[in-house]
Amino acid sequence: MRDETVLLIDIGNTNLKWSLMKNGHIAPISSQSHKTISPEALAQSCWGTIETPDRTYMANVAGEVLGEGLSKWMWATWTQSPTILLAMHKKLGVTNGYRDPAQLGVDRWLTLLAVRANEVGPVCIVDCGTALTIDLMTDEGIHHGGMILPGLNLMRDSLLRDTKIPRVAGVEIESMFAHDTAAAVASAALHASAALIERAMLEAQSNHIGTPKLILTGSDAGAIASLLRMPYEIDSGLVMKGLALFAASEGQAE
Ligand SMILES: Nc1ncnc2c1ncn2[C@@H]1O[C@H](COP(=O)(O)OP(=O)(O)OP(=O)(O)O)[C@@H](O)[C@H]1O
Ligand SMILES: CC(C)(CO)[C@@H](O)C(=O)NCCC(=O)O
Ligand SMILES: [K+]
Repeated sequence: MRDETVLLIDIGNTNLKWSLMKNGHIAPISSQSHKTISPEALAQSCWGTIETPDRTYMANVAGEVLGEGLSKWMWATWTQSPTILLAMHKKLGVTNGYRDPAQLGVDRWLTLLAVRANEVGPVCIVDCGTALTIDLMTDEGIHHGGMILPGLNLMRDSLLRDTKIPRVAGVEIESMFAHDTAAAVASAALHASAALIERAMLEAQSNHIGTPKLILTGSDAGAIASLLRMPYEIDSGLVMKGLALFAASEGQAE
C-alpha cells in the first residue's frame, strides 16, 4: 500500500472537524469553530503547519463561501484542490432515499455509508449537532428517509430570542419536570429530542422495517442518549468515518 496522507474535513454548521488519514488509520479528530473567523485564517490555523496532503476530501454543510475560501487557501498553499463530496444516489451499498439525492446533507449521507460498512440489519442514525437529524436505513441499505430538528442549543436560542427568558450556561437537569426556568428549558429540549428518537424507532416497527439498531453521533449524543428508554450505541465521529471510507474507495479505484 502507498504511504499517502489524506486530509479529511467535516464542516458542520458550528465546527470544522478534520483529521489526517495515513495507511487507512485516522488520527484523532481536531475541531474548531468557524463562526467568527475568516476562511483563510481558519485554514491557516488548522493546516498552516502540516505537510502537504496527497489528497483532500471535504464534506461541507456550512455554505459555499466557507468552502470556497478554504479551497482557495489550499490552492494558494498546496497548488491542490479538495474533492468536494455531495450525497449521491448510490454508493458503498447505500441507496439514498431523497427524491433529489444531492439535497440530502452530505454529513447525513456519510453517516449512512459509515454505518452500512459495519451493520447488516436496519439502523436508525441520530446526529446530535447544531441540528439533530434522524435517518432510517433498511437491512438492504435503503435510506428510508429522515427528519431534521433544531439541536439543543438552537432550541434554546429560538426560545430566548422571542421571550424574556435569560440565558444560563451549563444547566444540569434533575428530572423531566423542572423547578427553575433554566432547567425547564433544558429539560424540554433534551426530552423533545429523546421522545422524537423513540417515536422514530416505533414508526420503523410499524413500517415493517424491523427493530433498527439505534446509533447516535455528534457532540450532544451523550446528553440525549442518557434519557432514552431503549438500547443504543454511541459512535462519535461517524461523519469522519464516512469520509475515510469514501476516500479509501476512491484510492482503490485509482
Ligand atoms: N464552539 C462551539 N460554540 C458553540 N456551540 C458549540 C461549539 N461546539 C459545539 N457546540 C454545540 O455542540 C453541538 C454541535 O457540535 P458538533 O461538533 O457535533 O457539530 P457542529 O459542527 O457544531 O454542528 P453540525 O451538526 O453542523 O456538524 C451543538 O449543540 C453546538 O451548538
Ligand atoms: C440538516 C443539516 C443542517 C445537519 O447538519 C445538514 O445535513 C444540511 O444542511 N442538510 C441539507 C438538508 C437536508 O439534509 O435535507
Ligand atoms: K454534523
